[in-house]
Amino acid sequence: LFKKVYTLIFVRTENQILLGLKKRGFGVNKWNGFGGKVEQNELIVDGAARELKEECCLDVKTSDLKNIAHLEFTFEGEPLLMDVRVFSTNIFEGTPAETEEMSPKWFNYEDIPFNDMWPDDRVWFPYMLKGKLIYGRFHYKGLDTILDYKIQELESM
Ligand SMILES: CN1CCN(c2cc(NC3CC3)nc(N)n2)CC1
Repeated sequence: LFKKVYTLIFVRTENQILLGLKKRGFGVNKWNGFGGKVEQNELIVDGAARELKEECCLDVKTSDLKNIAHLEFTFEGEPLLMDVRVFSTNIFEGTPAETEEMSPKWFNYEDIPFNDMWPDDRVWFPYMLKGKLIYGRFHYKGLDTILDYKIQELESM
């Protein structure tokens, strides 16, 4: 398998979480956090902050990003391992704005649109929303079916 590292950022307030509707590319028409590929010459946290700015115009300091999950995705019959580093922050500047990539929207925690998100989100979001640190791996068949998964709470990342 060949591993590719991606970022995923969630911006949270006491009552809401910021999600973006992906307008093109991988995961199009799904709500998700903000993120993308990590460039060769950048640290993962720098890549995360860069993608957040590019995708919804929000500014965060990398020192305010908390790494809260490490998710790995494999796909039946395919050599790719998606290594997704998930970050969260409640400190940010700016107002989320629509870009070519994403339409941002604040969601109350009880209204998260799981039917229009990746299937794995139903599994690991509850841990994130409870402030847990997790490692999770999900083995997919295609992009809609989880064949099996493992999730574990961590004391530290
Ligand atoms: C740049 N992006 C960040 C988010 N990411 C994923 C993937 C995912 N499941 C995998 C079956 C696809 N689930 C969530 N929530 N995010 C993929 C890469």
